[in-house]
Amino acid sequence: MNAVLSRLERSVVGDLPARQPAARQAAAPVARDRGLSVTLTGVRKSFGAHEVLHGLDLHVPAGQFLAVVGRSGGGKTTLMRLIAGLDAPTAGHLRLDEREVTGLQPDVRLMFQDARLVPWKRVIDNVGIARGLNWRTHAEAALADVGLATRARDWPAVLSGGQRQRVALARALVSHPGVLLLDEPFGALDAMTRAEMHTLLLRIRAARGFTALLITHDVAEAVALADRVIVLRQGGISLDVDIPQDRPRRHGDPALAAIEERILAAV
Ligand SMILES: Nc1ncnc2c1ncn2[C@@H]1O[C@H](COP(=O)(O)OP(=O)(O)OP(=O)(O)O)[C@@H](O)[C@H]1O
Repeated sequence: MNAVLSRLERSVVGDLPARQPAARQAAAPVARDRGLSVTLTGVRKSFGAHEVLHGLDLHVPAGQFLAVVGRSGGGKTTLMRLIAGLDAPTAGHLRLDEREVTGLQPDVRLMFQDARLVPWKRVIDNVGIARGLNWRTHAEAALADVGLATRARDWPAVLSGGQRQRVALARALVSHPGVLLLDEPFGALDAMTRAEMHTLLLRIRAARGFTALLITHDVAEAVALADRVIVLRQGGISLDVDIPQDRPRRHGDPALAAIEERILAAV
């Protein structure tokens, strides 16, 4: 199956954990994933003469929820692509735990603003698109996690935008990734659906324990969800701020509003 998937598709859908040897499958936790740390040391990325990232140093501890904000063109997606191994840095080092990132990373999954579902595959087949032994069990569990257990046999066309994003989230989670990269995943949703997706993501992350990196233009979203926010500006990190408040966070909390102000000043 993987032979007919493009490189990008494989980075999105990956291999199911069932492709591991049987002994590792039996030992692998079903509900909780092992978050991986992400470490960048002096990472530079150029496209021709245009240097987009000017030597980034960043350590994201295992299990942390990091939000990345910044102006359009600031290099946020470029950073995600490097972490996923879709692109290589021009200089510097990128590690997942102690392992150098060279090429596509099976432990890293991506979710985008558009769900990128295959229209001629039913929901369950979109979630388990990479197949592998036992794929259906993993896909059904991921669908249950996102609240769509009863929609497994539906076609993508009959789903709402929010439901499609839930399927995309299930597809990203089905292989139990150590790192989930979220590139503006809620940007096209209405406010209510967006709020529901926030709650869902926080609940699933608390249960599973993966490391999450969220790109967003919405500073309020970053502050509502993340443990920490960085601002990417002109190829460097202009602000790196922890958000220690408990969740759920109250909109209008003065401490959060003050952090939002600092972020907006640094963008
Ligand atoms: N494959 C590429 N070839 C040439 N230039 C590129 C390539 N990918 C990105 N760039 C350039 O790198 C810069 C950063 O792009 P990137 O997509 O990382 O920004 P971003 O912060 O994610 O922007 P946005 O918020 O609009 O999505 C831009 O100037 C973009 O044109």
